[in-house]
Amino acid sequence: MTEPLLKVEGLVKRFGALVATDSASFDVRDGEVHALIGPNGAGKTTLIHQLSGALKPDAGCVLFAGQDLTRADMAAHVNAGLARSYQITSIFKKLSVLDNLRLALQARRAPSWFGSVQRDAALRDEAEHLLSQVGLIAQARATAGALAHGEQRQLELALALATRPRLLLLDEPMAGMGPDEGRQMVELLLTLKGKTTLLLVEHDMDAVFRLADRISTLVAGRVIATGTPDEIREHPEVRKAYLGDEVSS
Ligand SMILES: Nc1ncnc2c1ncn2[C@@H]1O[C@H](COP(=O)(O)OP(=O)(O)OP(=O)(O)O)[C@@H](O)[C@H]1O
Repeated sequence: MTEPLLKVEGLVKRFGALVATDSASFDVRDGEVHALIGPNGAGKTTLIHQLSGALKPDAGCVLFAGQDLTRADMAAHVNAGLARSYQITSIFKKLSVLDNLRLALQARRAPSWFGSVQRDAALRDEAEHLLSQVGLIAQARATAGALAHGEQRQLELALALATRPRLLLLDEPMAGMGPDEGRQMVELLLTLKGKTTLLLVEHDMDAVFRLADRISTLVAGRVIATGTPDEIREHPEVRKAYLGDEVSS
C-alpha cells in the first residue's frame, strides 16, 4: 500500500497534569475525507492545533508527504501544503469578499508582488474562481463583515483553499450554523471531495457519515479506532464511548 499523506505517531500533549493528547496515532490517505470524532474534551482541537503547527507536541511525530513537521511552525506547515481553515477572526471584515481573497492569494506569492495586486487580472480571476467554488461569487463585492455566519465560514474555506493545500484541516465547519447552512456546507465539502484531502473535526454525525471515507475516534486523547463509516458505526468501543445508538440505523 502507498504511504499515507499524513502519518501521526504517538503524539502526546500535556497541559500541566492533564494529558490532552495521549499517544495518539492515525493516518490520512491522499485524496480521502477523514473525520475525527469523539466526546467533548477528548482532545480533537488540541490534536488539530498540533497538526497545524499552532502547538508543539511533547512527544511523538507528525509526518506529512515525507516531511517531518513535528516541530515546524505554522508557516512551514502551510508551505508544505498542510493548511487549516480558521475561525472567523482571520477574515478582514472591513474589506470586500474579493479583496480578502486577493490578499490571501498575494500572501502566497513572492514579496515582489506586493503593490501590484489590485491591477493583476490573473489574481482576480483566481480569486473569482475560488469564490465560485465555495458559492460566494454573487457576494464578491460585499463587505466581508456583512456576510451571514454561514457565508463567512464559506469565505474562510476559500481563504484556506487559496494556499492550495494538499491537506485541509477543518475544525467544526458546521459550528453555529442552522440546518440549511449546515446542509449547504456539507454540499460544498462534497464538491471538494477528490480534489483536496480533508481532515475534519465535527460533532454533526449526519454530516460526518455523509462526508467521510474513514473516521478516527478519539477518546481521552487516544485514537481508539480508525475505520470506514460502517466499521465505526458497528465498533463496540466507539458505540460505548461516543456514538451510543445515535447512528444505529
Ligand atoms: N490551552 C489549554 N490549557 C489547558 N487545558 C487545555 C488547553 N486546551 C485544551 N485543554 C484541555 O484539554 C482537553 C482537550 O480539549 P480539546 O478542546 O482539545 O477537546 P475537544 O475534543 O476539541 O473538545 P470539544 O469537542 O468540546 O471541542 C480538555 O480537558 C481541555 O480542557
